[in-house]
Parts: sequence; C-alpha cells; structure tokens
Amino acid sequence: MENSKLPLHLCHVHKLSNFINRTHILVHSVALVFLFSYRASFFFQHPKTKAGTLPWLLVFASEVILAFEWLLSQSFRWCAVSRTVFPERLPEDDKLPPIDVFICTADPEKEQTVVVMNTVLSAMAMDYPPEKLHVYLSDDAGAAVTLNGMREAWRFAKWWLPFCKRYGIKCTAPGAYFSAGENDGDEDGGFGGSEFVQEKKHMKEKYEVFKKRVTENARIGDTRSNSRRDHSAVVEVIQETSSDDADAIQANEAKNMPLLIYVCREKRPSQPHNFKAGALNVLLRVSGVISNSPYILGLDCDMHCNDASSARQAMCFHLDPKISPSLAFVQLPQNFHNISNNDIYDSQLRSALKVLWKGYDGLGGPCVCGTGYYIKRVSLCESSISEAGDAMKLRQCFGPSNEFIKSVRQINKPDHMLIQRNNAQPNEIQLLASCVYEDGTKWGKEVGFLYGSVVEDYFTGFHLHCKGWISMYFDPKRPQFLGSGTTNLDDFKFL
Ligand SMILES: O=c1ccn([C@@H]2O[C@H](COP(=O)(O)OP(=O)(O)O[C@H]3O[C@H](CO)[C@@H](O)[C@H](O)[C@H]3O)[C@@H](O)[C@H]2O)c(=O)[nH]1
Ligand SMILES: [Mn+2]
Repeated sequence: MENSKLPLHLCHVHKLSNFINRTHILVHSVALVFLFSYRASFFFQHPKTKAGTLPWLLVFASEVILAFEWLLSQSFRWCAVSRTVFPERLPEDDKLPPIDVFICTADPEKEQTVVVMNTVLSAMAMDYPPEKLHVYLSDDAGAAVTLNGMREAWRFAKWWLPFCKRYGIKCTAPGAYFSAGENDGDEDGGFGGSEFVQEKKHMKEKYEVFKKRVTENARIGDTRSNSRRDHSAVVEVIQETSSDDADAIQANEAKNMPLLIYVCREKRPSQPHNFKAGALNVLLRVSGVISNSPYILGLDCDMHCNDASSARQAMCFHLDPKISPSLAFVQLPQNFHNISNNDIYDSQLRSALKVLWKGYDGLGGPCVCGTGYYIKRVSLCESSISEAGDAMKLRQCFGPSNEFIKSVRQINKPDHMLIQRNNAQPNEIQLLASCVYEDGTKWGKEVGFLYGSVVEDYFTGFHLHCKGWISMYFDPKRPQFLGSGTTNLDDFKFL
C-alpha cells in the first residue's frame, strides 16, 4: 500500500554540468558577436585599404554556417538529466502489462544463427511473468536454418529459463553468460554452492549440444537460401515437438514459458520490402492478432539482454500515471561487448550516448535508436480516426484485415492491459504477412514504423515527437542490452 505512494522513478538534473555548459554557451556566443562585428566592419572600410572581397565573403559565409550548426547542437547541452528507477515499487506481477518482444534478423550468413538465438533466449529468460511475454523473431531471409534454430532454442529454453529463474541470473544470454569469468559471482546472482556449480556445468553441456545442433544445421545448408527475396509467408508458433524423455520431463516447465513465434513475411521482387521498417510493421500486425500486448521491446538480432530486470525497470516509466498518457517509449543506450581498448572511431558512441542523449532527455526525450526501446503499441497504431470511425476509413488506414482492426480498437480501450493471447486464424495471419497487404494503406506513412529512410528508427522517433508524444532516455549502471559494435573503419563508414 505504502509503495503506491512512492515514485517509481526519479529525475536528476545535472546542475553543475548544465551551469558550466550554459556559461560556455554564453562566452562562445559573445565571442561570435565580436567575430561577426569584425567581419561586418569590413564593408565599412575605405576601398583602398580593403583586402579581396570574395575571400572575405567566403570566410564570413563559412563562419556563419559553422556558428549556426554550433547553435543548433547547444540544445543538447542545455538541460542534461539522468534517471533512477525503483522496480521494487511496481505493482504485483498480475498487474504488470504484457510485452511483445520484436527481434529482427535478415541474413543467416552475416548474422550467425547461434548469436540470433542467444538474443531470443535472453529475451525469453527475462525476469517478467512468462505468460505476459511473447517473443517474435522476424526472419527476412526466410531461412530454414533460422526456423530450425528457433525450434532448438525452444528445447534449450526449457532448461535455460528455469536455471536463470532459480539462480537469479542477470545476463540471460547463455553464450555471454558462459564466456564470462568463472568466478564472476555477480553474474551468478550471488550463488556459489556445489549444487549450483553442478547445475551450471550441466547447463553448459546442454548449451554446447544446442550450439552444435544449430551450427550443424547451418552447415548442412539452406535449400531455400536462393529465395531470400522471393518467398511466401511462414508464421509458426514454436511448440513441443520433441519425443526426447529428458525433454518430456522438462515439458512441464514449458507451461511457464513465454510464447515464441517465428515470422517470415512474404517477399516478392516486384514489391518493395522496405527493409527493417517493413519487417517491424509485419510484426506489429501479426502480433496484433496473436498477443496484442500494449508494450513492445524492439531488439536487433545481435543485441542480447544483459540485465534480466530490464522490462521491470522500463515499466517504472510506463506505469507512472503522471507521464504514462503522453509517454511513447523508453530508450536505453546501445552498449557493446566487443569494443577494443584502442577505440579510435568511438565505436561505443560515447559522445552521443553519454553526453548528448542525456541533454536530449531533458528536452522532451530522445528519438528511437533502433534497438533497446520499450514502445507503447498505441503510439505506433494510433490514427486520427476515432474508435467509432467508420469501418471503411479504418480499412483505408490499417488495411483489409478485420481481425487487425479489432486489435487496434482493443488497444485504445482502458482495460487493454489485461487482454490475453488470442487464437488467430492461420489465413488471417498469412494475409497480414503478405507483401501486398499495405498497398493503398497508411502503413509506413502514418501508421507503424516509417518508410523512406534507411534510419527508420530516428525518422519514426521524430514523427512521434511531432505528434506530441514524449520519450525517456534511461542509462543505468549495468548495461541492459549488449550488442556487437563496429570495430574497423570499413564497418564504421557504413554505419
Ligand atoms: O531488410 C532488413 C534489414 C535489416 N534488418 C535487421 O535490422 C537490424 C539492424 O540492421 P543492421 O544491418 O545491423 O544495421 P546497423 O547499422 O547495425 O543498425 C543500426 O541502425 C539501424 C538504422 O538506423 C537501426 O535500425 C539499428 O537498430 C541500429 O543498430 C538487424 O537485426 C537486421 O537483421 C531486417 O530485419 N531487415
Ligand atoms: Mn547492427
């Protein structure tokens, strides 16, 4: 009872650094005024003493451009803030809202299936009520190796999830967990007894078997790999398939597992696929008719959960009644596990994520940065058409699926938090994942993730802010997600 009166999160204004930054802005601005008046005085000089006009004008113009650019970037330094959360003050588990996790993969050759499955497993093993967690993997390549990997991941999850839960494992990606230092007590949730050591060893063996099976599948080859740009939709809810005795014993645990869904959208060479934004919009629709959770966690396939309590921490913002109605998303920084000691290209994006984005947060919040964000479904699926709007207009906006339109109406209702999984019709799902579904609709323009830019994340974030939504940036001490960053100039150039 008492908890409900205490705040779920606090915002700290960086007073000293804001003071220093503002003083610097003032001094710099005064210097600019002197510089510009010096340049302007040139035009009042006697023609005989004047230097060449053209070079003078060019220098002046470049200074004006640079000063303008500098001025725009000062907004980041005006009001830096940071945040603390209190997940222990959240309501009981049965009152927490469901979450859909969206993971995207596009190329099984560049994005190793074992790495992708580590991301999937790490999301499934988060410390959140399993019946409220639904993990969707979008496979743009439609690769058999990825679908097989999902089935293997499901089998391994039956062992991995109870292990993580029992011992409070923080890094829920098995690969990263087992490669961390043997004596890293923090990673082991403080356990160290012989029973734990024994079980950890057993789990490691299971993980090695899982890895072997996934990589063997990859080596056997994917017969469908030639049809990466030309394939039909496949949506599969991963379920019990094994007849293995040991697995069957664990099957009981499966009742307490999140839903795991493989989604491969239809792709045809004649239809634009709109890259990652296109994949995310298919996930939005397919998940809409299956779980329709009010919140979505977006992850790149190489970005695993490094803190099992991540979803609970994000909910400290989303469940705050004061900000919740206008809060579209909580963005966490992109942290990387493979940064070299000589990070000469700033691959860890330190200037952006440790300095600028905190300033961004003080001014209404950052934009979406592609991965590691908890976004409210309604912010992506809202339309100007009210719930009572006529069916024809809703179809023009969201496409022809009545089931999906029904799901959009549901998320606008106040009791949406309690909605449970639906039994969607397979042909409705095929329709939603088809490549022509969006023709003539507002998908990618007004609804969902926006098309027309390679940085769909920034574009979508800006668009949400333009519509009046706010966002939060949360940079906790322990990185909540870890991915692989660029480590050489070639990769960096194409960022
Ligand atoms: O057609 C596509 C292309 C990419 N992806 C997935 O999108 C993610 C990001 O793509 P990647 O090629 O790794 O791009 P990066 O430049 O590393 O990504 C950064 O920049 C992107 C665009 O701003 C953001 O979407 C990412 O989250 C951000 O990490 C990966 O999981 C891909 O599998 C798809 O699903 N379909
Ligand atoms: Mn990437």
